[in-house]
Amino acid sequence: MIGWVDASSGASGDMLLGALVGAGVPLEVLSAAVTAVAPEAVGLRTETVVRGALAATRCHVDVADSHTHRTWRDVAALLAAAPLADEVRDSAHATFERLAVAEAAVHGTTPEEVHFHEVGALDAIADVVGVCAGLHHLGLSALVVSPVAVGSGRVRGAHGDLPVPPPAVVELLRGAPSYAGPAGAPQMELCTPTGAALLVSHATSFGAQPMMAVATVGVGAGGRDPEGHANVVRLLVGEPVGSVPAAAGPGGSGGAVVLETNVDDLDPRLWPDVIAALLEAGASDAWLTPILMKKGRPAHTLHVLAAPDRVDAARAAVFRQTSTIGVREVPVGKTALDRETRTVAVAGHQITVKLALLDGRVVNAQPEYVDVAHVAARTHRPIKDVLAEAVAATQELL
Ligand SMILES: O=C([S-])c1cc(C(=O)S)c[n+]([C@@H]2O[C@H](COP(=O)(O)O)[C@@H](O)[C@H]2O)c1
Ligand code: NI
Repeated sequence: MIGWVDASSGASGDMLLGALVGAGVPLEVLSAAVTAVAPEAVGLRTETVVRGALAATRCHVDVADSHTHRTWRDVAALLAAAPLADEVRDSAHATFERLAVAEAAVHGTTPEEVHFHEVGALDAIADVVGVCAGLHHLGLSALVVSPVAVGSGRVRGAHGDLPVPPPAVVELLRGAPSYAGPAGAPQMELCTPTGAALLVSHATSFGAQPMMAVATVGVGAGGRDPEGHANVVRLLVGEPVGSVPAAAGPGGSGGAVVLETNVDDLDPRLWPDVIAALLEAGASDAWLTPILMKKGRPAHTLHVLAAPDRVDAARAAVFRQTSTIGVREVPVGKTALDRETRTVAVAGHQITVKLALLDGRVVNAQPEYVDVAHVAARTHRPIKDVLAEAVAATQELL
């Protein structure tokens, strides 16, 4: 399945949450991920509202702490400690990393020193983690995002009075198509930094709706309801028809890139952390091959697989984390099976199951290990028993 985000009225975190629920993601999938991260109670609830002439889903994030400023390091620590599926943790981390890099660029500091203002508060963290969990649940093989409407005028926040688009949004949308918004749109902020970070973190390309057979539509409502303007973001989910545009986002063409370098003078104890740092920098995969170099010297070839829009970050991580002074890069074709996710119930608890499909037929079904371990802990049963039960329940999906 693929997705298309209609951002012709911008996007914010809670709007995207509403669109995901409207597109069929169970609210408990979002709530479970948010609860796993939040150090205190966070409630997600939805209601159907009308924006302009459109029925839409408004998602409320109810949390006591909505003004604590956190640093990027604080947020990274919350994500690292949370019992989350790796893909959800990684995409939430990458989203906040983009926010930290943008915020640092705008304010002339470093990502490590960045103090998140609104986006560091728990409700914003819930937005990011919930959206990442919802998109992971959909298991889309591609997400095309329309040109992003950013709005106009001024906005007041923790930074005081800011022009619209806010500086962080301008920074985050570098390389992505954006514009003030449709003719007649009210003077307001349409895309927030959290919305922009989530869009660019997950877009595989930007453009008009691709040829697709739409199966579900989610319409996420913004908090404001200006006269004569439907303040919504739409998420269309369906089967692709023909070819989906290659990744034309900030990172360029489709496919992937393999970066390689031979290293013979790095303390071997460092390699596990090098691999971890590359994955954290957004690489799709990283691995080592032992080799013998000139003079019979033992060494390793470091291989890094990266999507086009992650190559810069992966390359920088290779240079920062190893002793190499040169990296070769090979564009490669990459074929990935369509992915979908479902949930199965074991002992009354939801377990996400990742499905891989070839020509529309399920060829692989894998229960999410983090969920299995979570249910085993909650029910005081061996993980292997819960896993066996989840696999058995999955058979009914095939
Ligand atoms: O919280 C941060 S880092 C922040 C940075 C900026 C800059 O442009 S710099 C602007 N804002 C404003 O805060 C609110 C809420 O943003 P969310 O992303 O949390 O929805 C919004 O008006 C932003 O323009 C926040
Ligand atoms: Ni700022």
